[in-house]
Amino acid sequence: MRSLLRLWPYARPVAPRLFGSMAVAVTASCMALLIPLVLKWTVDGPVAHRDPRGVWLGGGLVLLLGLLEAGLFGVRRWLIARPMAGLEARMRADLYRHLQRLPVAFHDRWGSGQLLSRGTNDLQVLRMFLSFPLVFLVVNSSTIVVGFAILFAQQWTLGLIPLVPAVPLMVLCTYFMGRYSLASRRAQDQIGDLTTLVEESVLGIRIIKAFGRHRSQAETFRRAAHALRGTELRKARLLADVWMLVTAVPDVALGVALVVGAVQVSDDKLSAGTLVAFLSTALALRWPIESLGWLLSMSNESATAADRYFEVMDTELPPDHTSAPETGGRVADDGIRFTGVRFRYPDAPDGTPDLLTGVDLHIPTGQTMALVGATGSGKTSLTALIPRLYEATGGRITLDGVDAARLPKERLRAMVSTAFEEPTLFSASVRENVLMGAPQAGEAELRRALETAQCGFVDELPQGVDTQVGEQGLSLSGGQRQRLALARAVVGRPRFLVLDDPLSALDVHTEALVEGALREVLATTTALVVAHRPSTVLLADRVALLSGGRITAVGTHHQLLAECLEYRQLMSGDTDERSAA
Ligand SMILES: Nc1ncnc2c1ncn2[C@@H]1O[C@H](COP(=O)(O)OP(=O)(O)OP(=O)(O)O)[C@@H](O)[C@H]1O
Repeated sequence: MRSLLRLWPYARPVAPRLFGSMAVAVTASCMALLIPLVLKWTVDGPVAHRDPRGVWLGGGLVLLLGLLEAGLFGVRRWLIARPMAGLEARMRADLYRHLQRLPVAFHDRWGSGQLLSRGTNDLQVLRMFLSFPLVFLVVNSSTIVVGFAILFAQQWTLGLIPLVPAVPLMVLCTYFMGRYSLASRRAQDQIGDLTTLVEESVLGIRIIKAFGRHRSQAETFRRAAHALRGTELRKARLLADVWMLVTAVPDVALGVALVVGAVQVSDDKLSAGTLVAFLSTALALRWPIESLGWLLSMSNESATAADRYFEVMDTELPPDHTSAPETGGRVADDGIRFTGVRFRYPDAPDGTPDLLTGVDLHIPTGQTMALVGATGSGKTSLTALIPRLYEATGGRITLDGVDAARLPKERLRAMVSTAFEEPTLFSASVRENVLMGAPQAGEAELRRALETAQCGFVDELPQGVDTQVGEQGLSLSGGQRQRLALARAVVGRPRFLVLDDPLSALDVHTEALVEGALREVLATTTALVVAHRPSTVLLADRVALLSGGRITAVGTHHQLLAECLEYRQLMSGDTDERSAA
């Protein structure tokens, strides 16, 4: 109940229609309960007195009530369908917005399939719940109360017979529903895991094929699907038990009532019409009672879906200092400054030492610093701290004297532009992909960025810069993707530029061309460039060596080559080490 009540803020705007549809459905259901009363009148009146006109009238009334019931149920559906689709869309939009704002550390922790299934399957279950089980739980409960009132009004002793088993039935149902709820949570989590598996194998299809892993991958999928099947079967068994109870017990009670009623009619203690009315009311109550088990199981699944939805929505966003004062004051043109910066990944196992243990580094304005270090030394992690994709666990990073931790993220990310080693393109045109780096930039800036990144190949694409690329577009080579990602990073002429080995996928010739053009961009910005090759290092004014979580040496390439053994080894053994890694 608590989980489902959390849906109220979403349901509130559509409450008039929701409650309206409930009222209409309750009225429709009560129409059905009037039919036995018309039958009683017909049997005890026109049938007993052999009055054909009265029988026709009774029949006509029953038909009219039936038509009214059907019409009202149609109105209910009309009332509820559109607002519920809107509600689902609103919840999905909220989830998407929240996922976009959650930190990278959250996405590292959660399987993408889990998030996908929450945004699709679970939300569908919730929409269904609000438009169907919720309404019918109310409708059926009201019908049962009104129905029992009618039964008691007919003959209270007979009315007691179906009421007696209700209490044990409720206790048993509660017991089964508790167990069903656990199974239902497990099934929904397993659907999430299965979605992750499918997603990964679609994205990694080349690797799976290249390594001939399709059989083992299929086996992993089969095992996960089998586990889900087991849970679904368990759910079905539990449901069958509940179903059996709610069907069998009222039927037995109805049988007993029939025998007792028939004896009373033969003893002239009860009119035949009353017995007919009693039995047909009891029969009309069969569906509302029987469907309770099913409605409760759907409500249970919906509660689980709500729990899973709010599990993501409740994950708090890290504070953003939109209104915090910018302490430290702006020292014009101080560049990027790391002071005692420490960092460990939030999901790093306990006991592992910090990845960065006190980084001190200053990149003066307009200079380019290359960052060099052994593989796994934390270069990428260090660069991710500047746009605050991860939060440093200690120390300070300042940009022109302003503490990055106290800058609103939106401002920070407008100042800092990044290109990652793994270039990601979205299913959009080349233009849209590049202008992501500066949405307000015009055609001239777009062209200049494409030129800097040596993206001449764009003009040979079928629709030039308007060609769709990314997952659902044209496939580009690794080097082409990397160059577009570089264009995206430089298009807005950012004050600070962070490049994580941006030229790793280029051939020597293209690399030289990009470097030539990049030098112009780098001359006007303050940049940190992760470098593995001497050619990339030569783009920079100076080089910093990251080792053991600290910067152990800073100098020009030639200085470090002459003075630092580790640097010399890294630069000369570069190729071997990287291929070994
Ligand atoms: N999201 C993460 N969660 C936990 N640990 C991580 C995460 N990403 C990276 N690491 C760990 O942090 C360490 C440093 O990784 P990082 O990618 O910063 O190294 P790098 O110096 O850039 O390496 P390379 O030169 O191979 O690109 C590695 O040991 C890695 O396993």
